[in-house]
Amino acid sequence: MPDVRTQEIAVEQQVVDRVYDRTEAMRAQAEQLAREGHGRAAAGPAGGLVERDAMVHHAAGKLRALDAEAEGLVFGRLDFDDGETYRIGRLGVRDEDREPLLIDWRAPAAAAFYRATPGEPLGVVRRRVIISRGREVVDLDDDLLTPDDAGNLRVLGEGSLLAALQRARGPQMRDIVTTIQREQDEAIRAPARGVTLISGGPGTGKTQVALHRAAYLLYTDRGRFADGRVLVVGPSTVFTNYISRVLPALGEDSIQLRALGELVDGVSAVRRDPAPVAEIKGSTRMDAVLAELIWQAPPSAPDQLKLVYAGQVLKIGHGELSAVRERVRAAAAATGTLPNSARPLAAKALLEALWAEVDGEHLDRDLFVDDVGDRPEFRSFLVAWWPRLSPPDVLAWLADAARTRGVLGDAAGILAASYRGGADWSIDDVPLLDELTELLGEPPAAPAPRAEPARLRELTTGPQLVDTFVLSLGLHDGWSLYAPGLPTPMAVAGQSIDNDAIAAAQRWAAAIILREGHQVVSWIDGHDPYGEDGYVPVLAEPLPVAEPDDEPATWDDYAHVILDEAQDLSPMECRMIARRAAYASMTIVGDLGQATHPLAAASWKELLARLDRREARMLDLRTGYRVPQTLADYAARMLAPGIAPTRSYRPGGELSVRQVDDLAAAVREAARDAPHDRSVAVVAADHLIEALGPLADAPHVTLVPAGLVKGLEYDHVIVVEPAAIVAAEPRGRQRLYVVLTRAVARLDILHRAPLPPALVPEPE
Ligand SMILES: Nc1ncnc2c1ncn2[C@@H]1O[C@H](COP(=O)(O)OP(=O)(O)OP(=O)(O)O)[C@@H](O)[C@H]1O
Repeated sequence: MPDVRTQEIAVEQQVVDRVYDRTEAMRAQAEQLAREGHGRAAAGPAGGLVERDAMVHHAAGKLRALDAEAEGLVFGRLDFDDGETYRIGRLGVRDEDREPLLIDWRAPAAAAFYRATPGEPLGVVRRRVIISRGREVVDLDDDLLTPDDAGNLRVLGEGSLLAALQRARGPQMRDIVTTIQREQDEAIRAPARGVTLISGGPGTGKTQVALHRAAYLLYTDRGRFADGRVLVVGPSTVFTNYISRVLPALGEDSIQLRALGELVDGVSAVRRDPAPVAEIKGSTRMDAVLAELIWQAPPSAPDQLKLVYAGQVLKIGHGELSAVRERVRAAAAATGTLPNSARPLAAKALLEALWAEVDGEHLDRDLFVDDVGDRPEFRSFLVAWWPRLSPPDVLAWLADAARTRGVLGDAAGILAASYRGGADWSIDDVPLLDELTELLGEPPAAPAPRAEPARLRELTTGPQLVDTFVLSLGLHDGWSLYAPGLPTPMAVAGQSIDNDAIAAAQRWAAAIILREGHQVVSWIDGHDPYGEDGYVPVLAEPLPVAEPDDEPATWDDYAHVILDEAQDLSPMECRMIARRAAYASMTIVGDLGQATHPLAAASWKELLARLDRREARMLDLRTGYRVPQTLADYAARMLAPGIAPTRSYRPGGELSVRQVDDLAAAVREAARDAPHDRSVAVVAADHLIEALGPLADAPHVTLVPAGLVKGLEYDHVIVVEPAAIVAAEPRGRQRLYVVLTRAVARLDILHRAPLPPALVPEPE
C-alpha cells in the first residue's frame, strides 16, 4: 500500500502529464499553422488557436528546450477553503474546453501562492510546492495554513526554499519562481507606473526580484512592454551573462538585458577606469568639457584656405579661420543649431571672410557667393574644415590634454593619460559618447519618401473576422484573453454602457489592435469564447509589419527601465539612463552599503534627482538568502556607519582567516583543495590578479578581480589580501564589503599584510 506522500505525488504526476500533453498538442497545432503560412494574425479560433495560446506554446517549447533539468512547468498548488484547487506554473495553460489547467504564476489568482500566511491565509488552506525533475514529480512540500501553525511558519515553502538555497551554485543564476517570498512578491507585483525603488542588503534577492518583475510586467501588459520595450541594465557584461538565463527560464525572451558599457549601440565596453579617472568622467562638469570640445577645430582640419577669384589670390590663414569658427559658433548658438547641422552656417561665414579679401568694387557679392560656393575646391575645404563629427571622433580629442586644460584644469592630464588610443573605450566613456550623440546632433536627413497613407493597405482578400479580439459586453473575459490585467472601458462601464462608451471602447481597442498590425474596418455583433454577447472586430488584411526581431526597440521606445546595482550610477551615467527613460516607468534596485563608485549618490533621494525623478514607491527587502549569518556578521564589520546589517535567513557558514608568508602559494593550495562539485572563486584586488594566476592545478576555480565581483555569488570564496582591496580605491572599504558578501557557504581569508583592523578576529 503506497504511503500518502507517494499517492499524492502520483496525483500531481497525472496533472503534470496532462499539462505537458496539452502543451505538446498546442505546440504541434501552432507549428502546423505556421507551416501552413498562417502568421500570428491568422491564429483565431477559426484557425484552431487563439493568439495568446499560440504565443504561450511557442514559449513553452523554448522553456523545455532550455534544459532538461529545468524545474517543471507545474510547480505549485493552492487548495482553498471552499474546495477550489489551482495548479500554478510558469505559463498559463487551458484545456480543450478552455478551462484553466495551469495558472501563470504572474496571474492575480496566483498571488496567494506567494502571499498567504497562517495569520492571513487569503482563503488558502494548503500551499503545495511540487518539485520536479523535468517532467517527473519527485517530491512535494506542503504548508498547512491553519491558525495552529501561525507561530511555526517563518517562510513560505520552507522545505523547498532550503533545498534551493543549499543547492550548489552554478555559473549562472537560476530563477526563484517556486520560492519567492512575500516581501519579494510585493516588490515584483508593485504597479508598473512611476518609479519603484527596491533596496536591500546583499543577497536579499534584489536582482531576482528585478528579473521576475520584468517578466511580471510583460504578463500584465504585453501590448505595452513586449518587443524589447523593457530594458534591464546591469553593471557589467560578467553580471549580465551571469543573470542571462533567468528570463528565458521564465519563458520571456523579449526583454533587453544590457550592461552599462553596452548602452550605446556599436560600443561594447568592459573595463572600468581607475577611481580618479572615473571620478572625472562621471561628473557633470564633463558636460561643459564636451560642449566646448565639439566647437573646437578638429585636429585634421586644414589651417589655410586659398583660392583664386577674378585673378586675385584670396587667402585665409590660421588666425582668421579660428575667428570664423567662433562666428559660426555664435550663429549656431543664436539659432540653436548643433555642430553636425552647422555646415551651411560655416559655408556662409567662410564665404563672407573670403569676400572681405576681394579687392574691386565692380564685383558682385551674390555672384561671388554663387560661384565660389559651388566650386569643388571650396566644397572639399568646407568638408575637411567642418567635418561631420562622430562621438568617438570627439572623445578621442580628450586624450589631448592641451585641448581640455582650459575647462578641466589639472584633471586634463589625468584624463589624457587614461586613453589608450583606438576605440578601447571604458565603461566610464560610454555616457560621454552618449552625451556627444546628443550634443553633436544629426545632420538634417534627406526628406523621407512619403509614407503610404497610414501604411494601411487596401483590402485585397476581403475582410476577415478575427474573434480573438472580442469586446465582450457581459464579462470582460473575451477581452482579457488578449490583454490580461487591462481594465477595459467596457468592463469599467459595466452593463450600463451607452453608445458613447461603446464607441470609446471600440476606438481604444482599434488602437491596440492596430499595434498588432491589423486595421479594424468595422464591428459586428458576436460572441466571446464563453458565449457572452460581444462586439467582434472585422479586420483588414494584416499590415506588412516588421517582425520584432528585425526592428528592436530604439531607446526612446522603452516603456519600463530596470536598473540593477543602481547605487553605483555616476551623474553622467544617470543622464544617459534618464535620456532612455524619458517616457518610461522605472524600477531601481540597489544597496547603498555596496556603493563603490567614487561619485555614488549619498542617498536614494540624490540618485532619484540625478535620474530626473522626484518620487518613488520605496520597498525594502530585509532578509538575506545568500550569506549565512556567521559570514554576514563578519562582513558587516566593514559596513559604513549608519547602514543596518542584513538579517540572514540561514544560520552558520564556515569562516577561516589565515595569515601566510607566501600568498601565491597559499592561494594555489587553497584553490587545489577546494571542492570540485561547488562553485569556487578566488577574489583579489584587481592589480594582484595577474600575480596569482593562472591556477593551473585548479581549473574548477575562477579568479575574479574584486572590481568585477559585484552581483555574483559562489559557494566558496577565497579572499586574498583584504587590506589591498581596501587600499586600492577611495571606496575600498565598501568594495571589501561587497567581496565578503559573495559566499553562500564558506569564506576563507588569506593575508600576508595586516588585516584591516575591523576584520582582526576577536580573541577567543
Ligand atoms: N525567495 C528565494 N528563493 C530562493 N532563493 C532565493 C530567494 N531569494 C533570493 N534567493 C537567492 O539568494 C541569492 C541572492 O539573490 P540576489 O543575487 O538576487 O540578491 P541581491 O540582493 O541582488 O544581492 P547583491 O546585492 O549582493 O547583488 C541568489 O542565489 C538567489 O537565487
